[in-house]
Amino acid sequence: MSKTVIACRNLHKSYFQGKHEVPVLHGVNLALYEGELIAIIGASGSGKSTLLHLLGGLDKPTQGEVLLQDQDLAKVSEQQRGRLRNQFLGFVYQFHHLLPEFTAQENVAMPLMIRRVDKRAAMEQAAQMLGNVGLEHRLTHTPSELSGGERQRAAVARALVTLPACVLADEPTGNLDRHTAESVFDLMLRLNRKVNAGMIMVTHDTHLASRADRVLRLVDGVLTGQA
Ligand SMILES: Nc1ncnc2c1ncn2[C@@H]1O[C@H](COP(=O)(O)OP(=O)(O)OP(=O)(O)O)[C@@H](O)[C@H]1O
Repeated sequence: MSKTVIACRNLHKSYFQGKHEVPVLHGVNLALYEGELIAIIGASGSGKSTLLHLLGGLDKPTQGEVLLQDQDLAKVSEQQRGRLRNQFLGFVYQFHHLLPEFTAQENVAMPLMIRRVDKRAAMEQAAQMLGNVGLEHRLTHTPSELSGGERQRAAVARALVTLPACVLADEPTGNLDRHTAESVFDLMLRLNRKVNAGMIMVTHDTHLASRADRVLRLVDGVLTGQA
């Protein structure tokens, strides 16, 4: 039986605008298994990003729990939550969020250095991971010297360099043309298989979603089985 890397139970989230409650999630249940790729689709505003933020411990649910490697994120300190995030999670966003003043290699090495891997080893592992995403010839380029697709591949390398148990990706291909989106998706799929990371990917692209192990649709604040 595969191990669950991240799960949520009866997850509710409302935003408050003044006294006015805006409910977004109404009891979401989900379990992601090691090495599994789940695609989450749903209409704009249905709460997909909200769900990813809660799963990543970046925001708190109104009710319900998120378990990361069996630890309830609500029951640990802020510091511990940060450590769990750093240890087990990788994030990829629609916009790459690479730091502009650093090279691709330095950007990818950063999550390792935050984990106190020494600089030389971190830079070596970063170069290797950039090789895995086909950017071995772009190590010393800064983000502005990379194409959109290359930047997104560097962002994927940065998310995976720590060999996280789970990658949370919010429209990782949303900003790319069809061909580049397809190749970034292929790459994520390949790395997902290679490092056995579980992945949850929010996407508007139903064609790409159909290549995931499971496709879930967020409708009226709950996840439904099939698209
Ligand atoms: N910080 C916030 N305060 C108040 N309302 C918010 C906040 N963040 C999101 N919302 C609202 O919650 C709902 C869900 O937003 P969310 O970004 O999770 O949707 P989404 O499915 O990811 O949308 P999209 O596909 O357009 O990115 C929206 O109606 C949005 O306006």
